[in-house]
Amino acid sequence: MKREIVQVIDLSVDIGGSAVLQHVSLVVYEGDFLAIVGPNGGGKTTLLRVILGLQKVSGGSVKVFGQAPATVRERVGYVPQRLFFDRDFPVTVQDVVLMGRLSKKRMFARYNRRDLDMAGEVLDTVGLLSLKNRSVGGLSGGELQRLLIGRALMGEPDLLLLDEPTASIDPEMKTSIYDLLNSLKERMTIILVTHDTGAISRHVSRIACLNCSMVMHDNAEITGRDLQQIYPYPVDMLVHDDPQIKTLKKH
Ligand SMILES: Nc1ncnc2c1ncn2[C@@H]1O[C@H](COP(=O)(O)OP(=O)(O)OP(=O)(O)O)[C@@H](O)[C@H]1O
Repeated sequence: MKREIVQVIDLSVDIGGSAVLQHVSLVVYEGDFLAIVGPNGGGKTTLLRVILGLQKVSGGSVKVFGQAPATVRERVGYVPQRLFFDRDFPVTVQDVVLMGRLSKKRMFARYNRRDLDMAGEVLDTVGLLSLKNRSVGGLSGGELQRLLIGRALMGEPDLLLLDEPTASIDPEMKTSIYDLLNSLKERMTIILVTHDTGAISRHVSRIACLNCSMVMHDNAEITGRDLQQIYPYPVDMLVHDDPQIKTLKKH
């Protein structure tokens, strides 16, 4: 039987007196590649923050690797939705990826040979090795996302959380990010928050629709009616070459 990596039971979260999540239950198993979709403000980022142990809960229970989330944060890699930084700040691609190693090091310890070797391997994995000395200010949106994934990989996570890694990037770059995640899913469990309803069912193993409460789709198939219930705008059904694969498009 597969190990439970994340177990959420009857979770509720209130923020500023508003119910952001209500009675959400979810189990993520070892090796899952789960997509969480849902409308803006539906609570997707909040759920990731709960799994990271950064968000106080109002009810229910959450375990990650069978423990309280905050105690296992070292085993969880996180790729945030946005990175705010000064594009003129002189920091290289390699510098940023090495920052992902800091949680594993003693305070003020310098990077050692192993860290540098690992940075090279990770940059190779995310396709940025040839740009390692480039200033991050010159990267495209897609390259920056790959760099953030690389930074998360430097912590050698067993669980990788990504918050909209394909937002605002072109379709070709989106495909390359999904290809990268597909290659990573052999090594770690992945939870991906996305609005990319047109692409996910080709790549993920399970889909969760979240709009304050949650509906699971264990076979990674969602129908027009499913999304109509959670998205406030009309959606079209797209059927890809494979008759088994159904995805949806926003008008
Ligand atoms: N720190 C906060 N203070 C006040 N309200 C918050 C805070 N964090 C989240 N919220 C509210 O909680 C709700 C859920 O936010 P969340 O960011 O989890 O949604 P989301 O599904 O990730 O949205 P999006 O797709 O737009 O990123 C929103 O209404 C948001 O305004």
